[in-house]
Amino acid sequence: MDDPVLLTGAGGGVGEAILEGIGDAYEWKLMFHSPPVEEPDHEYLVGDVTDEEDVATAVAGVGAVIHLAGDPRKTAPWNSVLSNNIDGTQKMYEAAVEEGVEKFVYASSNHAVGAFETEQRTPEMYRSDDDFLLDGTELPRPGNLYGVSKATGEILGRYYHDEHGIEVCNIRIGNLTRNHPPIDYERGQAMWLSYRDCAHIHECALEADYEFEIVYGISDNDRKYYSLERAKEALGYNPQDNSAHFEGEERVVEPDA
Ligand SMILES: NC(=O)C1=CN([C@@H]2O[C@H](COP(=O)(O)OP(=O)(O)OC[C@H]3O[C@@H](n4cnc5c(N)ncnc54)[C@H](O)[C@@H]3O)[C@@H](O)[C@H]2O)C=CC1
Ligand SMILES: O=C1O[C@H](COP(=O)(O)O)[C@@H](O)[C@H](O)[C@H]1O
Repeated sequence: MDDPVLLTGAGGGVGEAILEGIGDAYEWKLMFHSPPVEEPDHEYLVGDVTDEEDVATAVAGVGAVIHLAGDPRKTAPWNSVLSNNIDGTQKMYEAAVEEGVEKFVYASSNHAVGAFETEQRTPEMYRSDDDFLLDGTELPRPGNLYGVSKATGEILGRYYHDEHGIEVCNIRIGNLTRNHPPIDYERGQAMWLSYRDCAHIHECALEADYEFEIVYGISDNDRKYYSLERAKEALGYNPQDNSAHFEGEERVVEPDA
Protein backbone atom coordinates (compact mmCIF):
# COMPACT_ATOMS: atom_id res chain seq x y z
CA MET A 1 0.00 0.00 0.00
CA ASP A 2 1.82 3.09 -1.26
CA ASP A 3 -0.89 5.68 -0.73
CA PRO A 4 -1.68 7.16 2.67
CA VAL A 5 -3.88 5.08 4.95
CA LEU A 6 -6.72 6.85 6.72
CA LEU A 7 -7.12 5.74 10.34
CA THR A 8 -10.40 6.90 11.89
CA GLY A 9 -10.77 6.70 15.66
CA ALA A 10 -7.02 7.22 15.80
CA GLY A 11 -7.15 8.50 19.39
CA GLY A 12 -8.64 5.29 20.81
CA GLY A 13 -7.14 2.07 22.16
CA VAL A 14 -7.18 0.11 18.91
CA GLY A 15 -5.71 3.07 17.06
CA GLU A 16 -2.97 3.30 19.67
CA ALA A 17 -2.09 -0.41 19.23
CA ILE A 18 -1.96 -0.03 15.45
CA LEU A 19 0.20 3.10 15.53
CA GLU A 20 2.57 1.63 18.11
CA GLY A 21 3.04 -1.50 16.01
CA ILE A 22 2.99 -0.29 12.40
CA GLY A 23 3.15 3.47 12.72
CA ASP A 24 6.43 3.58 10.82
CA ALA A 25 5.34 1.22 8.06
CA TYR A 26 2.83 3.54 6.33
CA GLU A 27 2.09 7.11 5.47
CA TRP A 28 -0.90 7.82 7.71
CA LYS A 29 -3.74 10.28 7.74
CA LEU A 30 -5.23 10.21 11.23
CA MET A 31 -8.77 11.25 12.03
CA PHE A 32 -9.55 12.37 15.57
CA HIS A 33 -12.93 13.32 16.98
CA SER A 34 -11.45 16.08 19.11
CA PRO A 35 -8.04 17.78 18.93
CA PRO A 36 -5.26 15.45 20.14
CA VAL A 37 -3.50 16.46 23.35
CA GLU A 38 -0.05 15.78 21.88
CA GLU A 39 0.96 16.71 18.35
CA PRO A 40 0.81 13.46 16.32
CA ASP A 41 3.79 12.26 14.25
CA HIS A 42 1.53 11.97 11.21
CA GLU A 43 -0.79 14.10 9.12
CA TYR A 44 -4.12 14.43 10.90
CA LEU A 45 -7.49 16.06 10.91
CA VAL A 46 -10.28 16.53 13.42
CA GLY A 47 -13.76 15.58 12.32
CA ASP A 48 -16.90 13.56 12.78
CA VAL A 49 -17.66 10.49 10.70
CA THR A 50 -21.32 11.49 10.60
CA ASP A 51 -20.43 14.73 8.83
CA GLU A 52 -20.25 14.37 5.03
CA GLU A 53 -17.78 17.22 4.57
CA ASP A 54 -15.45 15.94 7.29
CA VAL A 55 -15.56 12.48 5.79
CA ALA A 56 -14.88 13.72 2.25
CA THR A 57 -11.88 15.67 3.54
CA ALA A 58 -10.67 12.62 5.44
CA VAL A 59 -10.75 10.19 2.51
CA ALA A 60 -9.29 12.63 -0.04
CA GLY A 61 -6.10 11.16 -1.50
CA VAL A 62 -5.98 7.96 0.56
CA GLY A 63 -5.63 4.45 -0.84
CA ALA A 64 -6.99 2.54 2.15
CA VAL A 65 -9.13 3.11 5.21
CA ILE A 66 -8.97 1.49 8.62
CA HIS A 67 -12.28 2.51 10.13
CA LEU A 68 -12.27 2.35 13.93
CA ALA A 69 -14.31 5.42 14.87
CA GLY A 70 -17.52 4.75 16.69
CA ASP A 71 -19.14 4.13 20.05
CA PRO A 72 -17.44 0.97 21.44
CA ARG A 73 -19.65 0.52 24.50
CA LYS A 74 -21.60 -2.72 24.68
CA THR A 75 -24.25 -0.76 26.60
CA ALA A 76 -24.36 2.04 24.01
CA PRO A 77 -27.90 3.28 23.38
CA TRP A 78 -29.56 3.03 19.99
CA ASN A 79 -29.35 6.73 19.14
CA SER A 80 -25.57 6.63 19.60
CA VAL A 81 -24.86 3.44 17.63
CA LEU A 82 -27.32 4.48 14.93
CA SER A 83 -25.47 7.73 14.42
CA ASN A 84 -21.80 7.05 15.27
CA ASN A 85 -21.57 3.43 14.16
CA ILE A 86 -24.14 2.80 11.45
CA ASP A 87 -24.59 6.20 9.80
CA GLY A 88 -20.90 7.04 10.31
CA THR A 89 -19.82 3.80 8.65
CA GLN A 90 -22.22 4.29 5.72
CA LYS A 91 -20.87 7.80 5.17
CA MET A 92 -17.31 6.47 5.30
CA TYR A 93 -18.08 3.80 2.69
CA GLU A 94 -19.91 6.22 0.42
CA ALA A 95 -17.01 8.68 0.49
CA ALA A 96 -14.41 5.93 0.10
CA VAL A 97 -16.13 4.58 -3.00
CA GLU A 98 -16.47 8.09 -4.44
CA GLU A 99 -12.74 8.63 -3.86
CA GLY A 100 -11.78 5.28 -5.45
CA VAL A 101 -10.27 3.89 -2.23
CA GLU A 102 -8.94 0.36 -2.79
CA LYS A 103 -9.30 -1.24 0.65
CA PHE A 104 -11.60 -0.73 3.61
CA VAL A 105 -10.73 -2.45 6.89
CA TYR A 106 -13.61 -2.33 9.35
CA ALA A 107 -13.44 -2.78 13.12
CA SER A 108 -16.23 -5.24 13.75
CA SER A 109 -16.61 -6.95 17.10
CA ASN A 110 -17.09 -10.13 19.03
CA HIS A 111 -20.41 -8.55 20.00
CA ALA A 112 -21.69 -9.08 16.43
CA VAL A 113 -21.92 -12.74 17.43
CA GLY A 114 -22.25 -12.39 21.22
CA ALA A 115 -25.58 -14.22 21.48
CA PHE A 116 -23.93 -17.52 20.50
CA GLU A 117 -22.73 -17.47 24.11
CA THR A 118 -25.87 -19.09 25.47
CA GLU A 119 -26.42 -20.18 29.04
CA GLN A 120 -26.08 -23.80 27.89
CA ARG A 121 -22.68 -23.19 26.27
CA THR A 122 -21.09 -20.98 28.89
CA PRO A 123 -18.72 -20.99 30.65
CA GLU A 124 -17.54 -24.28 29.05
CA MET A 125 -17.06 -22.69 25.61
CA TYR A 126 -14.47 -20.32 27.08
CA ARG A 127 -12.22 -23.27 27.99
CA SER A 128 -9.54 -25.02 25.96
CA ASP A 129 -11.15 -28.47 26.23
CA ASP A 130 -14.41 -27.29 24.62
CA ASP A 131 -14.72 -27.66 20.84
CA PHE A 132 -17.35 -24.96 20.09
CA LEU A 133 -15.90 -22.76 17.36
CA LEU A 134 -17.23 -19.87 15.26
CA ASP A 135 -15.43 -19.43 11.95
CA GLY A 136 -16.92 -16.26 10.42
CA THR A 137 -19.30 -18.04 8.03
CA GLU A 138 -22.10 -18.02 10.64
CA LEU A 139 -24.82 -15.37 10.48
CA PRO A 140 -24.41 -12.49 12.94
CA ARG A 141 -26.07 -13.08 16.30
CA PRO A 142 -25.68 -9.90 18.37
CA GLY A 143 -26.53 -9.81 22.04
CA ASN A 144 -26.90 -6.02 22.30
CA LEU A 145 -27.58 -2.97 20.13
CA TYR A 146 -23.87 -2.23 19.88
CA GLY A 147 -23.45 -5.71 18.35
CA VAL A 148 -26.34 -4.97 15.99
CA SER A 149 -24.48 -1.86 14.82
CA LYS A 150 -21.25 -3.83 14.26
CA ALA A 151 -23.09 -6.53 12.29
CA THR A 152 -24.73 -3.76 10.25
CA GLY A 153 -21.28 -2.35 9.48
CA GLU A 154 -20.31 -5.74 8.06
CA ILE A 155 -23.45 -5.78 5.89
CA LEU A 156 -22.69 -2.26 4.65
CA GLY A 157 -19.30 -3.57 3.58
CA ARG A 158 -20.94 -6.47 1.77
CA TYR A 159 -23.13 -4.00 -0.14
CA TYR A 160 -20.35 -1.57 -1.02
CA HIS A 161 -18.10 -4.42 -2.12
CA ASP A 162 -20.75 -6.04 -4.31
CA GLU A 163 -22.00 -2.78 -5.81
CA HIS A 164 -18.75 -0.87 -6.11
CA GLY A 165 -15.92 -3.40 -5.90
CA ILE A 166 -14.11 -1.91 -2.89
CA GLU A 167 -12.08 -4.62 -1.08
CA VAL A 168 -13.48 -5.12 2.40
CA CYS A 169 -12.03 -6.83 5.45
CA ASN A 170 -14.19 -7.01 8.57
CA ILE A 171 -12.15 -7.86 11.64
CA ARG A 172 -14.28 -9.14 14.52
CA ILE A 173 -11.98 -7.86 17.23
CA GLY A 174 -11.99 -9.77 20.53
CA ASN A 175 -10.76 -8.08 23.69
CA LEU A 176 -7.76 -5.81 23.23
CA THR A 177 -5.65 -5.22 26.32
CA ARG A 178 -2.11 -3.96 26.71
CA ASN A 179 0.72 -6.12 28.14
CA HIS A 180 -1.33 -9.06 29.42
CA PRO A 181 -4.75 -10.71 29.01
CA PRO A 182 -7.70 -9.65 31.17
CA ILE A 183 -7.44 -10.96 34.72
CA ASP A 184 -10.06 -13.31 36.19
CA TYR A 185 -12.22 -13.07 33.06
CA GLU A 186 -12.46 -16.34 31.16
CA ARG A 187 -14.34 -14.84 28.24
CA GLY A 188 -11.79 -12.09 27.87
CA GLN A 189 -8.90 -14.55 28.01
CA ALA A 190 -10.49 -16.69 25.31
CA MET A 191 -10.77 -13.71 22.96
CA TRP A 192 -7.72 -11.74 24.03
CA LEU A 193 -6.01 -9.69 21.34
CA SER A 194 -2.56 -8.43 22.26
CA TYR A 195 -1.37 -5.04 21.09
CA ARG A 196 1.21 -6.51 18.72
CA ASP A 197 -1.22 -9.05 17.22
CA CYS A 198 -3.70 -6.20 16.77
CA ALA A 199 -1.16 -4.18 14.79
CA HIS A 200 -0.13 -7.27 12.84
CA ILE A 201 -3.64 -8.30 11.78
CA HIS A 202 -4.34 -4.77 10.56
CA GLU A 203 -1.07 -4.78 8.60
CA CYS A 204 -2.11 -8.12 7.07
CA ALA A 205 -5.47 -6.62 6.13
CA LEU A 206 -3.71 -3.73 4.38
CA GLU A 207 -1.32 -6.00 2.48
CA ALA A 208 -3.31 -9.11 1.50
CA ASP A 209 -5.32 -9.63 -1.69
CA TYR A 210 -9.00 -10.37 -1.05
CA GLU A 211 -12.49 -9.36 -2.07
CA PHE A 212 -14.75 -9.49 1.02
CA GLU A 213 -13.68 -11.09 4.28
CA ILE A 214 -14.97 -11.60 7.80
CA VAL A 215 -12.20 -12.76 10.14
CA TYR A 216 -11.73 -13.02 13.87
CA GLY A 217 -9.13 -10.78 15.44
CA ILE A 218 -7.80 -12.54 18.53
CA SER A 219 -4.39 -13.79 19.61
CA ASP A 220 -3.50 -17.49 19.31
CA ASN A 221 -5.02 -18.30 22.69
CA ASP A 222 -5.22 -21.96 23.80
CA ARG A 223 -8.71 -21.12 24.95
CA LYS A 224 -10.65 -19.88 21.96
CA TYR A 225 -14.10 -20.15 20.45
CA TYR A 226 -13.22 -18.12 17.37
CA SER A 227 -11.33 -19.85 14.58
CA LEU A 228 -8.24 -18.10 13.25
CA GLU A 229 -8.15 -20.22 10.09
CA ARG A 230 -9.75 -17.64 7.80
CA ALA A 231 -7.48 -14.84 9.06
CA LYS A 232 -4.47 -17.07 8.47
CA GLU A 233 -5.61 -18.25 5.05
CA ALA A 234 -6.98 -15.01 3.61
CA LEU A 235 -4.67 -12.50 5.27
CA GLY A 236 -1.54 -14.45 6.24
CA TYR A 237 -2.15 -13.62 9.92
CA ASN A 238 0.50 -15.16 12.15
CA PRO A 239 -0.30 -14.23 15.77
CA GLN A 240 2.50 -14.28 18.35
CA ASP A 241 0.65 -14.12 21.65
CA ASN A 242 -1.43 -16.57 23.70
CA SER A 243 -3.34 -15.80 26.88
CA ALA A 244 -2.32 -19.22 28.25
CA HIS A 245 1.27 -17.94 28.41
CA PHE A 246 0.33 -15.65 31.30
CA GLU A 247 -0.40 -16.13 34.95
CA GLY A 248 -2.19 -12.97 35.96
CA GLU A 249 -0.08 -10.11 34.69
CA GLU A 250 3.09 -12.23 34.41
CA ARG A 251 4.25 -13.85 31.20
CA VAL A 252 5.31 -17.38 32.22
CA VAL A 253 5.99 -18.79 28.73
CA GLU A 254 8.02 -16.92 26.13
CA PRO A 255 6.34 -16.69 22.70
CA ASP A 256 8.82 -18.94 20.85
CA ALA A 257 8.79 -21.74 23.43
N1 LIG B 1 -11.09 -2.35 22.15
C1 LIG B 1 -11.61 -3.54 21.86
O1 LIG B 1 -11.31 -4.56 22.51
C2 LIG B 1 -12.59 -3.66 20.72
C3 LIG B 1 -12.88 -2.62 19.88
N2 LIG B 1 -13.74 -2.81 18.81
C4 LIG B 1 -14.04 -1.72 17.88
O2 LIG B 1 -12.84 -1.05 17.54
C5 LIG B 1 -13.09 0.34 17.35
C6 LIG B 1 -12.14 1.14 18.22
O3 LIG B 1 -12.38 0.77 19.57
P1 LIG B 1 -11.53 1.38 20.77
O4 LIG B 1 -10.27 1.95 20.24
O5 LIG B 1 -11.50 0.38 21.83
O6 LIG B 1 -12.54 2.53 21.22
P2 LIG B 1 -12.18 4.01 21.69
O7 LIG B 1 -13.43 4.59 22.27
O8 LIG B 1 -10.94 3.99 22.51
O9 LIG B 1 -11.88 4.70 20.29
C7 LIG B 1 -12.90 5.06 19.40
C8 LIG B 1 -12.57 6.41 18.85
O10 LIG B 1 -13.59 6.79 17.93
C9 LIG B 1 -13.83 8.18 18.10
N3 LIG B 1 -15.20 8.46 17.65
C10 LIG B 1 -16.35 8.07 18.23
N4 LIG B 1 -17.40 8.56 17.54
C11 LIG B 1 -16.88 9.28 16.51
C12 LIG B 1 -17.45 10.04 15.46
N5 LIG B 1 -18.78 10.17 15.33
N6 LIG B 1 -16.62 10.64 14.58
C13 LIG B 1 -15.28 10.53 14.70
N7 LIG B 1 -14.68 9.82 15.67
C14 LIG B 1 -15.47 9.21 16.57
C15 LIG B 1 -13.66 8.43 19.59
O11 LIG B 1 -13.35 9.79 19.83
C16 LIG B 1 -12.51 7.49 19.94
O12 LIG B 1 -11.26 8.15 19.87
C17 LIG B 1 -14.56 0.58 17.69
O13 LIG B 1 -15.28 0.67 16.47
C18 LIG B 1 -14.97 -0.67 18.46
O14 LIG B 1 -16.32 -0.98 18.22
C19 LIG B 1 -14.30 -4.02 18.55
C20 LIG B 1 -14.08 -5.07 19.39
C21 LIG B 1 -13.21 -4.99 20.54
O1 LIG C 1 -16.49 -4.77 21.07
C1 LIG C 1 -15.97 -4.64 22.17
O2 LIG C 1 -15.55 -5.76 22.83
C2 LIG C 1 -14.61 -5.67 23.90
C3 LIG C 1 -14.69 -6.98 24.69
O3 LIG C 1 -16.01 -7.16 25.13
P1 LIG C 1 -16.37 -7.43 26.65
O4 LIG C 1 -17.85 -7.58 26.65
O5 LIG C 1 -15.68 -8.71 27.01
O6 LIG C 1 -15.86 -6.28 27.47
C4 LIG C 1 -14.93 -4.46 24.78
O7 LIG C 1 -13.98 -4.36 25.84
C5 LIG C 1 -14.90 -3.22 23.90
O8 LIG C 1 -15.17 -2.07 24.65
C6 LIG C 1 -15.96 -3.34 22.84
O9 LIG C 1 -15.84 -2.26 21.94
